[in-house]
Amino acid sequence: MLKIGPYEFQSRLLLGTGKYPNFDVQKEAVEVSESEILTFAVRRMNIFEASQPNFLEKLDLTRYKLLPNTAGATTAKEAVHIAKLAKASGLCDMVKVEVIGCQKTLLPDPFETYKASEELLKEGFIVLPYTSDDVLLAKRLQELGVHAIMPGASPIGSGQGIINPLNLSFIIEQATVPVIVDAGIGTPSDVAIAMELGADGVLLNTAVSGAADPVKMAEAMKLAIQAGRLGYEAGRIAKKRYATASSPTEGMSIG
Ligand SMILES: CC(=O)[C@@H](O)[C@H](O)COP(=O)(O)O
Repeated sequence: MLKIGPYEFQSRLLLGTGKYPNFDVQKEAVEVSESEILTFAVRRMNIFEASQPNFLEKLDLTRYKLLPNTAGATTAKEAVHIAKLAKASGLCDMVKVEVIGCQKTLLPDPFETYKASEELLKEGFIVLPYTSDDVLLAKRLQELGVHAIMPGASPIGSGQGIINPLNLSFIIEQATVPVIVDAGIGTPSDVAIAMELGADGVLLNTAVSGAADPVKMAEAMKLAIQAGRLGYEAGRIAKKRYATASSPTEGMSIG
């Protein structure tokens, strides 16, 4: 079970809702994934205008916990403003803090992310900051009181998978709050690796929405989460430099 702040979830897969070929595919992929937490960019929603088109309109939003994100913000001030808009419109009290520091790499600005998280915690939000895979930043943020850490596997939308498994494992090892690996996932095996490392969950979007068959990929991601988690819980064998026979012949008379 994944626990974030006061909320509990069976699924450890968090899904983004953008960039699907159409809303029917989006709906089917979301359903097949069995995700319980959906994230979306607040700036893309017509949150105060019910008459305007809404890119979540095909989804039965009562079935999901919504995780508005502050995509588009480049300063803490903007992120806080976006989060407050989302809360005021009744969307949710959880927020994914996303403050981009570089438009080319879309890497998050650590200073502004920290400031925004601090402010939003004071405002009573359930705060999930999206960060790079910086081990010390993750530690500082959890000391600040955030409810989960969301280190990136690699740049958003790059599909490069986990670039620095060592840093991720350090973040996981020291974690006192859930670690959700976020961004850059390309394949189910990337998801399985994150989960085998001990991540509490994975958030992804492009790998599913941009797949040739998003619905099939959503299912593959769901299974990868389950397989990776099971593998983690089962405990992997130690790596050895040299071979050890799988079928020992010691004590047996062969001949
Ligand atoms: C939807 C969302 O929150 C993205 O900003 C997120 O980081 C996912 O990234 P990918 O599209 O690389 O999975």
